[in-house]
Amino acid sequence: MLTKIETSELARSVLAVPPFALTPDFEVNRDANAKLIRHLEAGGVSTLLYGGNANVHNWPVSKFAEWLDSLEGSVADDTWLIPSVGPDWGKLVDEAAILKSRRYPVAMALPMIAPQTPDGVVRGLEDFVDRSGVPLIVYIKTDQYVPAKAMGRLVEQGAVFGIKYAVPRADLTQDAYLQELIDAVGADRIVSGFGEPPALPHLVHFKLAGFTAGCVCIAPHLSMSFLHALKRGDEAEAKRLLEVFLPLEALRERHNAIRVLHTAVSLSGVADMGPILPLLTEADPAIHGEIKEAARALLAAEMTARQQAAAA
Ligand SMILES: N[C@@H](CC=O)C(=O)O
Repeated sequence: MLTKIETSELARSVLAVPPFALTPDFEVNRDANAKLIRHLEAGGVSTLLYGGNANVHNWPVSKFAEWLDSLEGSVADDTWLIPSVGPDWGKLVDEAAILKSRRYPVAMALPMIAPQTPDGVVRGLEDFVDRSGVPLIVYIKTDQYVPAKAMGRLVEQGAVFGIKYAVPRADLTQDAYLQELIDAVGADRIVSGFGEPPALPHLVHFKLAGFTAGCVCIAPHLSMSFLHALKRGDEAEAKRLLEVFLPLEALRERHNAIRVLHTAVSLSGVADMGPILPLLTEADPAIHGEIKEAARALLAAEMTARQQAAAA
């Protein structure tokens, strides 16, 4: 696991946001998580962010140390592994005490929906970093979650490393808050935060450093090719590559992104994720056929692309 990180790491790899594999009695399934990690690393992904898709919101703090250590023990030496903390202040305090004694260079603060105020969020983030010594990626899902000026100050202080930006807009190229954040901290510290489709306008229009995604867990080589096409300004190739992700993304959008991804990784055959923790439930069995078809088609495209790259 990488223990020292430069800002440029945000652009080096897609930030994969994997589901987390459990045994039927909700224990860590180390082998299945390792299998998914090997698949991602073999496809060229070197950054793994365990957050929303891993249902970290619902993971008990009493098992946070075990969770961290099982992941750290499963990644390659040059993989950047980012655990999530929060979202509420109580979890931030308890998790800061655990992270303090570990080697993770950065953690991500999950977004708090309520009860919170922007100034209260800033206070909580600063408090976490004071307690743990670990700087944060801040996950922003709502407009003005943290005022841009405060974010600039937190970056200058070294408390904030970067931003995962996932505020939905009718037109993603029109976003005054995102522009304020870029002006305050620089586009090189911000990644688009909700999958391959929004990454296209975010990287083309705002020149964000990179993006986080869930479908990358099935098709890492293709998602990395999509990132590279965006970074070199080849919008036509990026649009072509994006097409292959759209059927599974459409199911995720329609039926819940986290639940569908969890089931899709299992049904694709990449690794068996097992059950999903309460307060979530697995995707409805009635749509398993559709998920399986989309997930297997995506995996087949991935393996073909890998073979073509190896032969070239
Ligand atoms: N929610 C996005 C990116 C992760 O945060 C996805 O799952 O594609």
